[in-house]
Amino acid sequence: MLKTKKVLFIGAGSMAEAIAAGMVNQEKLPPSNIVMTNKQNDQRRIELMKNYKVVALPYSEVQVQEADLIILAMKPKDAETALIELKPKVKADQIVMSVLAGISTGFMEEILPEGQPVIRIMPNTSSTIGESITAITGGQSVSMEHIELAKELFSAIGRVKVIDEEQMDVFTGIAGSGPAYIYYVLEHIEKTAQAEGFDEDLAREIAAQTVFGASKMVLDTQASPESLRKKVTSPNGTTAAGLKALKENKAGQAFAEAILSAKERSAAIRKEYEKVSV
Ligand SMILES: NC(=O)C1=CN([C@@H]2O[C@H](COP(=O)(O)OP(=O)(O)OC[C@H]3O[C@@H](n4cnc5c(N)ncnc54)[C@H](OP(=O)(O)O)[C@@H]3O)[C@@H](O)[C@H]2O)C=CC1
Ligand SMILES: O=C(O)[C@@H]1CCC=N1
Repeated sequence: MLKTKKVLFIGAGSMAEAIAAGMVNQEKLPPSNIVMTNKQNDQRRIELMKNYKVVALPYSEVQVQEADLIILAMKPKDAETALIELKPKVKADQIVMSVLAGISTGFMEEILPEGQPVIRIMPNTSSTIGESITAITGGQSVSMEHIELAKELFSAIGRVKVIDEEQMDVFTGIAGSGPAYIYYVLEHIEKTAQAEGFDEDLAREIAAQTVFGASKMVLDTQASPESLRKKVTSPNGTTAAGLKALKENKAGQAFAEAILSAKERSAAIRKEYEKVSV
């Protein structure tokens, strides 16, 4: 069913690229069924066409009505303008999806024609390699079929969970922004390994495989991180010494604060940009 759908990305930045790349790389959708448009950056469209063989057009040349699914992927500050631009072009049966942090289904519904099916989505950039964890939540006019279609589409780029809209801000703090926290951890492991004499490539591989292996253990064995941690930690051994330093430096609390700060920012973005000014 998915293979015949036409997807239009409005916004062609990092996130749109990660999703489109995932769909193309995982062969879930022929590249010719993916149309990408942006505001002004011609070079960017050329790059996307070259790298993924998708169709990338200036907005003025896009036949919006030909798309089955429209994915909004601009910055939240541009949401209002983009929705106002889209309103006269959209057909009643087109599903309008948004990956914008903070922006609610209610705001989209307020601007788009009455009864338009809208879905809010929060993927992450691991979409590129089919390893996102993506949350979806539907608006007022969304049917089970619409949700199933969104699930099918986004399962092309990783795992998909349907959640309540109230959970979207914290989900964004955990999984939307989460890859950046892990990259930050990797940067620090890598830096330390280099300082201790490993060359850059080896330092990177050691750090990334360690994080990857630990994550895969949790997913594959379904054991709790706590129980797996205990198995690594010998009494009075090296790990106990390492964990003591993490606790003394409040590393656990730092992660909790990162998630909650991102959650708060998601809610603040909504306040800041959900103002219909025209
Ligand atoms: N990056 C991430 O990890 C994640 C991002 N998101 C969300 O994805 C969205 C996009 O983020 P990201 O890809 O990083 O942003 P980028 O800045 O990389 O890309 C934004 C894109 O939107 C285009 N654009 C802006 N206004 C319009 C408009 N009115 N009509 C058409 N296109 C428009 C820009 O075009 P031009 O360049 O020509 O100006 C650009 O292609 C954000 O809302 C973010 O919250 C969600 C999950 C993860
Ligand atoms: O930083 C941001 O606002 C976006 C949303 C989630 C990841 N990147």
